[in-house]
Amino acid sequence: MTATADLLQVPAGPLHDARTQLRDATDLLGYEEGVFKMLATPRREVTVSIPLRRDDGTIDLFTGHRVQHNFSRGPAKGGLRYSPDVDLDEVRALAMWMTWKCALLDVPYGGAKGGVRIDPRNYSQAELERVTRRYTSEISPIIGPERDIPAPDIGTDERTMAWLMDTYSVQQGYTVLGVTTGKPLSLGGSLGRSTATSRGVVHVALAAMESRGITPASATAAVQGFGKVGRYAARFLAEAGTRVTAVSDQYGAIGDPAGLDIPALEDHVDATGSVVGFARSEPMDAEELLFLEVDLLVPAAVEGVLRADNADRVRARVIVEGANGPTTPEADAILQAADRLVVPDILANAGGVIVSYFEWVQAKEAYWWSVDEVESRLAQRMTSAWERVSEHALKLDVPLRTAATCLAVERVAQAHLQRGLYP
Ligand SMILES: NC(=O)C1=CN([C@@H]2O[C@H](COP(=O)(O)OP(=O)(O)OC[C@H]3O[C@@H](n4cnc5c(N)ncnc54)[C@H](OP(=O)(O)O)[C@@H]3O)[C@@H](O)[C@H]2O)C=CC1
Ligand SMILES: O=C(O)CCC(=O)C(=O)O
Repeated sequence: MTATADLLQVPAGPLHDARTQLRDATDLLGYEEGVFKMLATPRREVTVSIPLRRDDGTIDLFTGHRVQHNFSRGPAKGGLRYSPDVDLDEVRALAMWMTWKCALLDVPYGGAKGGVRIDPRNYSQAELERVTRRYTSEISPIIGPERDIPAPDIGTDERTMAWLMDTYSVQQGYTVLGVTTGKPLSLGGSLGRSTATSRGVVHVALAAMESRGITPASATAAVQGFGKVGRYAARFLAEAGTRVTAVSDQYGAIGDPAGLDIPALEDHVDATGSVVGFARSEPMDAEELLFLEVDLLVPAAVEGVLRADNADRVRARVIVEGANGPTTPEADAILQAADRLVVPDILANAGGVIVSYFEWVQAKEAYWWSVDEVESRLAQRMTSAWERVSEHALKLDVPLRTAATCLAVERVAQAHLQRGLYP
């Protein structure tokens, strides 16, 4: 029998953080021990070996995972990550957060996540295609439009999803658009998906700033990460009139107290592959970006960047989690004591899975929505989720993360109860 203590005694890292957050929620909800154990443990995990014949003829071997945390409310759903830092515990945590995100936003899915331990920057497109096809073949018995639907995450993109969809479809003998989301528009992708996570981040960032009396036009912001989430978050914040004074990527950080010219910066990144070296900016220390005196901080890169050892240095009044798991529970407590408002990942970055859901629905209907339709439904869902979570936080007198996790966990537990999976 699994002991609760064992589930909480995993090494420091995302899984420890996710289980600690779950434990806080199940305690507050007054759930019995068994409910915590059930929800702390993934329903299914697959680990695969992926051999790759490199372009130079040598052979490399990678490890990949797909973790399906929960199916109680529908098929599992969640991104696929290519990163040298991928490990099974990280994927387990990310899968659990997907379950809460889908439940909180009431999209009819459980949670999953996948990962391959590879640095995609070191491989050609042809090599990445072979890795994706082999990984897809290996996990194909457990994915599908009614089972588990991958989408892009760190290091993957719409091209990866096209290869995944094609590999799965070839095995089935017909085109299965609904097996993934975040696909290219020409292959059943949805208008608005590529920018959806960032749009959602900015919807809640503006609402959160308003709740603290900060207007977008008077605000300053720093964004960590300039990939699929950070880049468009910076763009939409700038379009809302906010001065984005610093951004970063894996290569470093840049800043300009007067506000970076985001369209020009995007051109620079397209041309060079990094924010570093942008002419109209000063280089800065990448970690220092987290501690700038700004109104809004958007961590949009990786987990665990705000921790016990640095959270007391954060000066941003509002932190909106574009990334999954950027704040550890210890950092949460420090930020709460310092009256920083933290909008949790499962709310803040849910725009991506919302529009993934719209993409899946469109594939089922074989009927495509306009970008206005997609974006107005996205805005409506994000705004009402923000209102529900902030009201619940006020009612319970708890931080937004606790309120959001309680709402989500309650929904998932209810689904289990109603299905009769536990008495
Ligand atoms: N894509 C989506 O729809 C969603 C993504 N998320 C989450 O958002 C986060 C970012 O994902 P996404 O934008 O898709 O991924 P991308 O791979 O597109 O971008 C990641 C960005 O983070 C940068 N980065 C990576 N490591 C570091 C680091 N240690 N310090 C600073 N920057 C770093 C990368 O730098 P470089 O450009 O140099 O590689 C890149 O700019 C992840 O936590 C992901 O799980 C959440 C919901 C949906
Ligand atoms: O779009 C999706 O299905 C999942 C996106 C994702 O991985 C996430 O929200 O963390």
